[in-house]
Amino acid sequence: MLAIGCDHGGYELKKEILAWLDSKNIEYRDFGCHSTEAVNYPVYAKAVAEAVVSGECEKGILVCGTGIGISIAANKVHGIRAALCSDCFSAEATRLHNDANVLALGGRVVGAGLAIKIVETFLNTPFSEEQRHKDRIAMIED
Ligand SMILES: O=C[C@H](O)[C@H](O)[C@H](O)COP(=O)(O)O
Repeated sequence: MLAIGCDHGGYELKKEILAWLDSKNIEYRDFGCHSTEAVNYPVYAKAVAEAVVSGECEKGILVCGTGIGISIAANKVHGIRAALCSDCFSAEATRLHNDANVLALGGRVVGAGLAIKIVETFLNTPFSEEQRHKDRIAMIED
């Protein structure tokens, strides 16, 4: 189960991602928002981050205008490793190296075609399990 959330700046891109998730029969819980009416991204970052750290959801996807604010907010929740990605190389690397559990995207930055490739890469890339990366993640947690 994926957790997904956005603010008004990410709403249109989130809709495209939800349609793609539906087409792939990937289960998700949508934590809002549900329109382009202006809202505050920390609310949605917190909801998605808490769903991930509680174990209710395995991973999260967050979208705001740039992906920056919503990733900053999500990373305040202990246990969250949110990665803002605008390319597939970073999406793959952050799974392999950082075991990122939340992907952040900028709805005003990347188009839907690229964003969906980034989501696909993020979801399909396992953590490398290499000890040096485990050690560094443990340092983050400390
Ligand atoms: O980092 C923050 C996000 O990009 C927000 O989506 C953005 O700040 C919203 O801007 P505005 O309120 O001008 O639509």
